[in-house]
Amino acid sequence: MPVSTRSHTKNAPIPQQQPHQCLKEKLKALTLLYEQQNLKNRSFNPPKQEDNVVAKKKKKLSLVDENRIMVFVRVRPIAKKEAGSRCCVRIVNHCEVYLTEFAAQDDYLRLKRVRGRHFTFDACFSDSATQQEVYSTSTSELVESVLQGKNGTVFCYGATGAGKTYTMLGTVESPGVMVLAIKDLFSKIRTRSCDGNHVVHLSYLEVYNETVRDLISPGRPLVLREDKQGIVAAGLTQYRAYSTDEVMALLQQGNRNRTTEPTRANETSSRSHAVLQVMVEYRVRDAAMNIVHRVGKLSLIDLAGSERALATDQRTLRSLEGANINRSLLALSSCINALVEGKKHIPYRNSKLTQLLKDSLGGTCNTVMIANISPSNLSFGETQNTLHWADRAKEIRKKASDANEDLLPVPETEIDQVKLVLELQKENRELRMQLARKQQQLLKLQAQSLAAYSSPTPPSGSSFLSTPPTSVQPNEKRRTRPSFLTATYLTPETKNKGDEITFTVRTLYQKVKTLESEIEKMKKDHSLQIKQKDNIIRDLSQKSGKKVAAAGEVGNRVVTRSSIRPKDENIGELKSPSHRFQSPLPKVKKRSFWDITAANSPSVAALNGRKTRSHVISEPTAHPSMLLQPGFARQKGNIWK
Ligand SMILES: Nc1ncnc2c1ncn2[C@@H]1O[C@H](COP(=O)(O)OP(=O)(O)OP(=O)(O)O)[C@@H](O)[C@H]1O
Repeated sequence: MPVSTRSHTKNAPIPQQQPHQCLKEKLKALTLLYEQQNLKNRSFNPPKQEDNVVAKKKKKLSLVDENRIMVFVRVRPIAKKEAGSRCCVRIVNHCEVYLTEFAAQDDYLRLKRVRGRHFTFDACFSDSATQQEVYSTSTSELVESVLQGKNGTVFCYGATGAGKTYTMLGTVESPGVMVLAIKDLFSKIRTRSCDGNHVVHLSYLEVYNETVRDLISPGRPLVLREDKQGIVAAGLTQYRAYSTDEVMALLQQGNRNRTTEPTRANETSSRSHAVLQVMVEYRVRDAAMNIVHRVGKLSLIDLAGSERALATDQRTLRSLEGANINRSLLALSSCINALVEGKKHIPYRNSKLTQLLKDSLGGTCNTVMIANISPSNLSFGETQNTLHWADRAKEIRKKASDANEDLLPVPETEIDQVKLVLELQKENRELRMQLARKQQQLLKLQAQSLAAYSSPTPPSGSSFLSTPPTSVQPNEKRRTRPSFLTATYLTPETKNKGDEITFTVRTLYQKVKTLESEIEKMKKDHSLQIKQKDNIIRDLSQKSGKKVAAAGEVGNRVVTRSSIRPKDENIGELKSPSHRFQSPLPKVKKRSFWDITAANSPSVAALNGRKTRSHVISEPTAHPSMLLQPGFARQKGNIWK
């Protein structure tokens, strides 16, 4: 590690840059040496064509190194409360970061002392890197491999407030890795939906104070178990998801249930580790009709922040949370150490977090670690710690990942079904073609008939239709048009059919005529009855005198039969077809329907004649629904008494 002391800096012309220059020169010399060696080796053993192909393939597979964890670093922008502090992190190039250790402000003797260390990762993101940039560099390939039946894990590691949740979840305006990965997954599934069936299941859990909880439907703590698929939380709800929006809604719901608390270091500090798991099942038939079944699992993990006790609150619950978070992260570091050192026993069981990460760290899973750091020298200790563990994690060698693929032979009965389906599909195709041909023929016929109908001299065979009755004219015209044309213009085979139709039309025409005469007769009867009634009314009004006489303007007013109906009980005999609409007696004040239905009720007086719908319903005399029908009370005859 380059260390520059005061004595050292005295002689140097540019004190702060010299150690780097020395390093650079050494690096250049080493690179030159390495290249010379490489050249020698190549000239000795010219590369085989096969090797070239493999190398090309590996290049195509790109960043994701199958045998180790991919490690990325992201620096967040300086926070408001860190304003005025010095920046101790510098992104040297796209995969190198330099951490500077400044001397303490009050250490006057070493004020100008500067120490630093270079760290190299798969990629480094500066504070201006976008969420999309982070996603496409670190995770998009993982999503692709999950669709091919492999397992993948992305987790963020870093101190509290370093930007883990921002990277994983993000905000509404700039969504993070979880959201972008799910969007990408569904869009990829949509483009591939034609070549197989994809089923997506989803679960979201948190590890809080060493207990595992379901975030989507919270309930009792869950127990972790190990089975063929790896570590599973027994009883964890698996949701079948059909669209990105649905997943987003579930994610939001889960985040609302997640334990977050304001601490001194971060206002919305995540006090738990959150694990979102997306299982993608894929089924397709190969050429031999076998079912190929692939299952890929993507785990997206937002870890709680590693922290010093002093950095957060000292309250009991907070300190207990902090202790548990630190414990699980310590367990994580011991696992990383054991894996790097190639030990046989890896202490996964030391915490729930490491149990959950067992597949991702030591299994056949493609794993991505994003180390989040703050640029401020106020968080130097945490940043150094994070970079140290990220650097260690880089060295973890893991087993090559295979696709979780099964070949399921198809049972005999299913083969029969498949054959049947294929036959039916063929038949269906043929029938469709036949239908299309028939439709074409029909169109031709229609065109011919239209042409014939518009011709100026219709043939004599259609004479009976030339003067159809006015009331049925449009319909008849429409109905008879094809028959008329069929009879005259179509081939001799269809002529018989045409005659049949002509006969039917004739009978229909006769029926219409009889119906019309009946209607005429009924109309006459009706008007006669009305005349009789009017006469009776006139007589009665003359007799009853004053009111009707006083209303000499009766002639000017609109007088309805109902408004001057006689008292006579015999009125019932004067039933007109509209007898149902008889009105109250002329002396009685004209009442509305509600008055009428209330007339019999004892409580009408109390209600001042006003009646509510509920009141009507409570009437015991008749069924409420009937009471609500206008005319019912009148049929009962109550108001006439
Ligand atoms: N790359 C970034 N760009 C802009 N703002 C960021 C970025 N990273 C983090 N922040 C902001 O910094 C603050 C702390 O970030 P965040 O909550 O993600 O930290 P954390 O590591 O998840 O903390 P904890 O472990 O306590 O939950 C938030 O207000 C967040 O919006």
